[in-house]
Amino acid sequence: MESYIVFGLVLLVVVIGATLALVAPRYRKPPTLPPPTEEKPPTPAPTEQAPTIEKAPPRAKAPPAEIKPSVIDAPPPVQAPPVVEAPPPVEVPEVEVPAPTAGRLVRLRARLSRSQNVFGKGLLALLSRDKLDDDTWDEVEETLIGADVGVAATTEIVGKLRERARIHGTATATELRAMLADELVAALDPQMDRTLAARPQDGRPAVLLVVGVNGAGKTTTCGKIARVLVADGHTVVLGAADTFRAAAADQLATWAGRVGAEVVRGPEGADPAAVAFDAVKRGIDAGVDTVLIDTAGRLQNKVGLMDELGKVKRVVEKHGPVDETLLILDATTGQNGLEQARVFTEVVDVTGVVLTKLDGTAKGGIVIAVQRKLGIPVKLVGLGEGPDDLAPFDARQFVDALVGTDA
Ligand SMILES: Nc1nc2c(ncn2[C@@H]2O[C@H](COP(=O)(O)OP(=O)(O)OP(=O)(O)O)[C@@H](O)[C@H]2O)c(=O)[nH]1
Repeated sequence: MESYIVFGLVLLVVVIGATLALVAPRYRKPPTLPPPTEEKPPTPAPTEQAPTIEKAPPRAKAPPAEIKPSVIDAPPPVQAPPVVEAPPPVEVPEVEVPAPTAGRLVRLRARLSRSQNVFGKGLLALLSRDKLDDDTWDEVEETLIGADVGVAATTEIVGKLRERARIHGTATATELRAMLADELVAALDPQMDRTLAARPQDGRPAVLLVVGVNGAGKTTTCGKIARVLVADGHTVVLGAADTFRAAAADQLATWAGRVGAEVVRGPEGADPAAVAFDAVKRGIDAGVDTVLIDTAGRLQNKVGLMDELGKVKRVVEKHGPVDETLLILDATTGQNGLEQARVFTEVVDVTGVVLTKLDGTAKGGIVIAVQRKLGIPVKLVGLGEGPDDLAPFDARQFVDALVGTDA
C-alpha cells in the first residue's frame, strides 16, 4: 500500500516537473529580448529616412537659395558688363576694311538707275526716231532741262549735237547717243582736277573742312571720306565741329570707330571754332595724314551762322592753310541747292563739291549745272547710305553710266 503511495507521489512529482518544464520557457522568453536589441541596427532604416528629410531642407532652402543669388549675384553682372565688356563689341567693327575706292563709280552705276531712265532710255527713244525734226530736238532739250542739266548748258549741248548730226547726215540712234555722251562729258570739263587734297604737306596733316546745309549729308560724307582715306592707307583725325547737334558728334564718332580713326569733340554748344582748332592740333601732334572737320548745317540766310563758319576757317588757319573745303550738296534739291551753294562759296573758299543722294534722283544732270554755275569741280558723288557708297567722280564713267554708252 505504501508502495502505491510512494509511486503516486513520484508520479505527481514527475507530472509537476514536466508541467513546469513546459511552462517555464514562456516565462523565460522575455529575458531573450536581448536579440531584439540586436535588431536595433535595423533602426538604421530610420537613418535612411534622415537624408530624405535632410534633402528636404535643402529643397526647402533651395527656393530661398535661388532668390538669394539673384540678390547677391545681381551686383557683379551689373558692374562687369557695362564697364569691361561693352567696349569690345564697339571695337570689333573698327576692324572693318573699307572697299577699295578704285572703280567704285563703275561698281555703283546701277544706283543711278533713276537718272539712267531719263538719259539712257528716254533720250535714246527720241534719238531713234526716223526724222529728227525741230519738235524732236525740242523734246531732247526738255528732257535735259527736266534732268536738271540747266538751261544754258542744255542749249549748248543740244546745239552742238544738232550740228554734228547734220554734218554726219545719216547717224544711227546708237551713234547719236555716243555723240550726246561726248557732249555731256565735254560739259563736265573732264580736265578739271578732282583729286582730294588729303595728303600731308610740309610735315603737317592736310586739313579738310566739310560745309553745307542741314541734312545735305555732311556727317555721313565725313565718315565715308574717312573710310576712303583709310582704304587708301591714310591716317585720319575727325573733328566734330557740329556742336549744335550732339547726335552729330556721336554719329561722327561711330563712323570713326568703324575705321579706327580718332575723333576730337567738345561739349554740346561748345565753340565750333575751338573744336576745329583742337582737332587740327591733335592731328599735328599725332602726326596723321588728314584732319577732316565736320561743321554744323547752316542756312544761308542766317548771317550770324555763316559768319561763324568763316570764323571756324580763320581759327583753323592759325595752324596753317585749309587744304580743301568741300561743299556737300544734296542732289535731290536740284536747282534750289545751287543758290545755297553760291552763298557758301562767298563765305569760304570752296575747292570741291560732293553731290550726295544721286541714287535718289532722276535728275543726275545737276552735276553739270553745279559745275557750270559754281565753276568748282565735283570731286565725289554719294550713291547710297552704305558706308562705301561714295565714289570719286569721273566725268566719262559718270556719263557712260547715265547714257548707257558702255553697256
Ligand atoms: N540715299 C542717300 N542718302 C544719303 C546719302 N548721303 C547721306 N544720306 C543720308 O542723308 C541723311 C542726312 O545725312 P547727315 O550726314 O546726317 O546730314 P548732315 O548734313 O550732317 O545733317 P546736319 O547735321 O543736320 O546738318 C542721312 O539719313 C544719310 O544717311 C547718299 O548719298 N544717298
